[in-house]
Amino acid sequence: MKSRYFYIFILTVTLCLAVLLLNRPDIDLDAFEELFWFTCTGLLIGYGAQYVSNRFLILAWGMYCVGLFLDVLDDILTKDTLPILVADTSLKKIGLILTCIVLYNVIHHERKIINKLNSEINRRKKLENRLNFEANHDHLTQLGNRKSCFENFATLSSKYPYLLYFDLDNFKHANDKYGHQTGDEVLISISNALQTEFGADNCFRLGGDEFVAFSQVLPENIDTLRNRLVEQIFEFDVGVSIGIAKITPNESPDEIMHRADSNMYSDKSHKIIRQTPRT
Ligand SMILES: Nc1nc2c(ncn2[C@@H]2O[C@H](COP(=O)(O)OP(=O)(O)OP(=O)(O)O)[C@@H](O)[C@H]2O)c(=O)[nH]1
Repeated sequence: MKSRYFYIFILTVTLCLAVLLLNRPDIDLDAFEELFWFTCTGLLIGYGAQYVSNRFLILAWGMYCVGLFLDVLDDILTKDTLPILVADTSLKKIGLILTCIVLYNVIHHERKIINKLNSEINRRKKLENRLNFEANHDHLTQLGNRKSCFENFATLSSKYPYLLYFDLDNFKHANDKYGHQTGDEVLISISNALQTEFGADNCFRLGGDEFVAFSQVLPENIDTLRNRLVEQIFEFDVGVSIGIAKITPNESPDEIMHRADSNMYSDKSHKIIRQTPRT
C-alpha cells in the first residue's frame, strides 16, 4: 500500500520535471535520459523496499536517486538558485559506492549463513546415518541386527540360496570362566570370522550367541567351516553349531529361519564330541 503512494509520488515528480524540461527553450535530450533513469531508480526503490530489509541499502539507493533528481533539476534551475545542485554528481557516486558496499556485505553475510546451514545439514545427515546404523546394527559386533536381517531377508534370499544358522556352544561357561569382557571378544572374533567367510552385508547377529549368514554355496564340509570359525578362540573351549536351510520361494522368512534353527539344534545334539569346557 505504502509503495503504491511512493510510485504515484515518483511518477508525479517525473511528470512535473518532464513538463518543466519541455517548457525550456532548448530541449535537451540528455536531461530526458537522466529523467528516465531517475524514474527507473525511484520505482525500483519503491518496489525493492517491500522485500529488502536492509535499511542501508535503501538509503544508498535513495542517495543515488536524489543525485539523479538533482541532475535533472540542474537542467531546469541554475546553481545560483539552488546551490545544492553542485552536489548531484557526488551524491550519485557516493550512492553507487555505498550500494556496492552494502550489497557486498549482504552477500558476504548470506554466504556465511548458507555455509552455516550447509554444515548444519551435514551434521544432521551424519547424525541421521549414525542413528540409522545404530538402529540396524549390533553395537558389539557391528553386524546387522535381527531387525535388519528380516528387513533385508527378501533381497538377500533372492540372491543367496542358503541360510546358515550359528549358535555358540558352551558360551555361557566361557563367559562365567573368563569374564564378560572375554565373552565379548569371543563374539567379535566369531562375527569377524563370519564376515570373512560370507561377507559383512550377509551376516547378522540375531542376539546373544546366535548368528545367521546368507551363502551362495553349500559348505563342502561343516566341520572344516566350524574349525575355521572358532580358529581364533580355541583356548576358550567355545564351539559352534551350524544349521543350514535351503531357501525356497514359497516359505516365509520365519519358516526358513525356523528350519535353519531346527537343523542347528540337531547339529548341536548330534555332535559326537560336544565341546565341553575343560575344568
Ligand atoms: N559377553 C557377552 N555375553 C552375552 C552377550 N549376550 C548374551 N550373552 C550371554 O550368552 C550366554 C548364552 O547362554 P546359552 O544360550 O546358554 O549359550 P551356551 O552356553 O552356548 O549354551 P548352548 O548353546 O546350549 O551350548 C548367556 O550367558 C548370556 O548372558 C553379550 O553381548 N556379551
